[in-house]
Amino acid sequence: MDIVFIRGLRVDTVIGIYDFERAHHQTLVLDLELGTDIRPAAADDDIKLTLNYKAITEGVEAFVKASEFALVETLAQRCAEMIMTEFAVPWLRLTLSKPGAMRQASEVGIVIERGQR
Ligand SMILES: Nc1nc2c(c(=O)[nH]1)N=C([C@H](O)[C@@H](O)CO)CN2
Repeated sequence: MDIVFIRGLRVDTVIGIYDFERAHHQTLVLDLELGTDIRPAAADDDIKLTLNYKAITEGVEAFVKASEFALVETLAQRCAEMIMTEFAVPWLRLTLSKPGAMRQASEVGIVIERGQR
């Protein structure tokens, strides 16, 4: 399987379990690995035959910006479902980091894998 990736996608949104977190936006950082077969696109040199990382970046950015979940788990799961459905992605790994959440750590967050390789 080949991978189209998006790294360091920064999005400001409402996220968090505490009241004080609901009152302002925090920055999240997403890394995505998206499974695909790049050979058809490479053979025809045709963007329509691959995962368009511009379209997916813009779709994920809009989805995360509009979300207001409490947990990073919920956001990651919903985001994965949206990407797989909207962009016909059979497998993905999504890393969701919340860099400002803990003063003791540079980043906290989760990694999920969904779908079949
Ligand atoms: N596993 C998780 N742990 C925590 C989360 C979360 O979303 N998933 N969230 C918080 C707070 O919102 C945190 O970001 C600020 O203290 C705590 N733990």
